[in-house]
Amino acid sequence: QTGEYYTYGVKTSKPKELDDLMEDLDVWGLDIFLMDELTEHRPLTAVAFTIFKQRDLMNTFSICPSTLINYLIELEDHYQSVPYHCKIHAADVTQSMHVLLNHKALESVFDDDEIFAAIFSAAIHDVDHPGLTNQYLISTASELAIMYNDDSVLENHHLAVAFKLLQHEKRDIFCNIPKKKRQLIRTMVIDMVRATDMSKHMSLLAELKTMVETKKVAGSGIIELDSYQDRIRVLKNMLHCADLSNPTKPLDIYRKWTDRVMNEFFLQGDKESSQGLEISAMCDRHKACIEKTQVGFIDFIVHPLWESWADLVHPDAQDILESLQRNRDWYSEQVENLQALDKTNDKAQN
Ligand SMILES: COc1ccc(C2=NN(C3CCN(C(=O)CN4C(=O)CC(C)(C)CC4=O)CC3)C(=O)[C@@H]3CC=CC[C@H]23)cc1OC
Ligand SMILES: [Mg+2]
Ligand SMILES: [Zn+2]
Repeated sequence: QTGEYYTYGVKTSKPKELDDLMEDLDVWGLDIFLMDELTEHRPLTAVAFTIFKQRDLMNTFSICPSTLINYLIELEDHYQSVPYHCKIHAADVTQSMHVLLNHKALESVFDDDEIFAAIFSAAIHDVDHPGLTNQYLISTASELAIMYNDDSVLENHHLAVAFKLLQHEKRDIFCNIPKKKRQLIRTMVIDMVRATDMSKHMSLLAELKTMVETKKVAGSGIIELDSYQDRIRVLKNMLHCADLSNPTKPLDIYRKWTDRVMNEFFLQGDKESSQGLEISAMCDRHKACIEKTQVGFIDFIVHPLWESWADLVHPDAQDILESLQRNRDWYSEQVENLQALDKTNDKAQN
């Protein structure tokens, strides 16, 4: 039919533009918001399907294309339309993971099972996210907190939903994978998604730093990882880096993510306020300073992580680190401009 193109597993009425955009699938800074538009709001299905195709994962794991499409569409439909933790974020983290797996220092380090597990983990890592934090779900004794005994409540839920969606023969992309291998992949996916819980951030970063200090590098600069623990440690940090990659992207894309995440935090703050709860950090729309928060987020969380990652894969992430520095400087300038503005306003009033 005219206007119905399925090259990337999804319908598009702009095949030329989508072809051009997909040229950037391996590029850090691909415009994932344009991907959402060109795929008629199926960015996750389009990105994940194309990555599976490019990495030949359907052949390797005998996955029939329609089964993969059925699963990805069902998975994408289970992302809630919340401002930040929506299907565009899942597509963004999946595409970012795809680029990180291409680092020279990691060339032919990971096998097909690990690559499949890594891409699958990124795609599912926030499915059915309610736009609320673990702390909020715990403090309000929500169904989910009771179900998961306050332990990585959201992350355990994302995993359970994603694996439950497989339990339909038309969607079971694991059906032709031998049982033992299926269990290994499931174990790696559970480890990786659980590691996206920010409460694990400090211990994950400490492990990464230790790996950097003891890094065994072959002459070619490629990292040598000889135990499951070391291999999964790198993959957990890789997904965590992809999840914390907004501040390392081109500024116009980064600022859209800042608007979305602050909107999601403010909506939670509105709920906390209407429920007479104390408003969580960064969630008070009347008190937050968005620019200052981003400078703090980069200085305390994002830069320390990406600096260690860049050490591990040196020199492959230098341009990512430089982009982060430029963005930090930009937000810091905004803080100074706002402070100057306050001063002139004060003078005008007094
Ligand atoms: C684009 O901006 C953001 C994107 C994602 C996030 C997320 N935040 N968090 C938590 C991170 C830790 N946290 C903090 O408050 C950390 N923090 C600051 O951010 C700045 C500060 C207040 C000056 C000092 C400080 O301690 C709570 C929120 C998540 O858990 C989300 C889910 C998983 C990954 C990251 C994501 C935040 C963004 O901007 C703030
Ligand atoms: Mg998450
Ligand atoms: Zn996420």
